[in-house]
Amino acid sequence: MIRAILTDIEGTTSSIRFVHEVLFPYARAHLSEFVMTHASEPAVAEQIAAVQREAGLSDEVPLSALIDVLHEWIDADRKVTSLKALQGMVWEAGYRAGAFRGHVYADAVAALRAWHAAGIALYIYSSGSVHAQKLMFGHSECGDLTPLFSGYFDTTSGHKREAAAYCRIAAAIGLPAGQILFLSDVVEELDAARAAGMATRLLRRDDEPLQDVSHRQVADFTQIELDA
Ligand SMILES: CSCCC(=O)C(=O)COP(=O)(O)O
Ligand SMILES: [Mg+2]
Repeated sequence: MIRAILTDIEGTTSSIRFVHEVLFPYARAHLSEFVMTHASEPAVAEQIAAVQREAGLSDEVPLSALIDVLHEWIDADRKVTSLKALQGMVWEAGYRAGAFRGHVYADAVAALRAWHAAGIALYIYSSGSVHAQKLMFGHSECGDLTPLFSGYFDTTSGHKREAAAYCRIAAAIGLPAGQILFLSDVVEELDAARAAGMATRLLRRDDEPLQDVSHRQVADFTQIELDA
């Protein structure tokens, strides 16, 4: 019996285009000024130090070189925890200024509301930082959706393609993995969740063809049946 749903964001609750054509370009355009302006603040300094470690940069290297690295990581869609944390801080200003609102598919909003009303606990697991996740659902095109969620997980719980991350998340949720359904558009993520014991559904949005995989496949959230 499914008692909790854990969902990916990009390509699952929300469009890949929104992430790649709105969020990532905004972060790329504003990251340099943000880092230069806030580098001495503890939360930013902590992430700068993490970038230096991850990139193997000496702390003598100027911030401009570190920003070049961050731009390379954005362009390569690297899911590095420190980059994701900094992106979230930059997006906060964008959401607050009304530069954009979080995209969530209408079918996802309706299903999430129905599951929440039915007592199913809802959780997010994304490479985007927990802060970025809360911003996206808090400033969504459908208003503040954060009351629907019982918790959020990011790469500080582990990489999305590693089974250990899903074991940690199940322990944090406090349910056996078999009672948790994980939703994603990425087969490797579903493989990892299944290896940890979770139930899975593969989202194939935008008329993506059926894939030759053993995960059950749905075109959107209306096709997700929890009892079947
Ligand atoms: C919190 S919205 C930003 C999503 C993001 O930064 C990202 O890299 C998407 O990763 P996902 O794990 O949701 O595919
Ligand atoms: Mg995804």
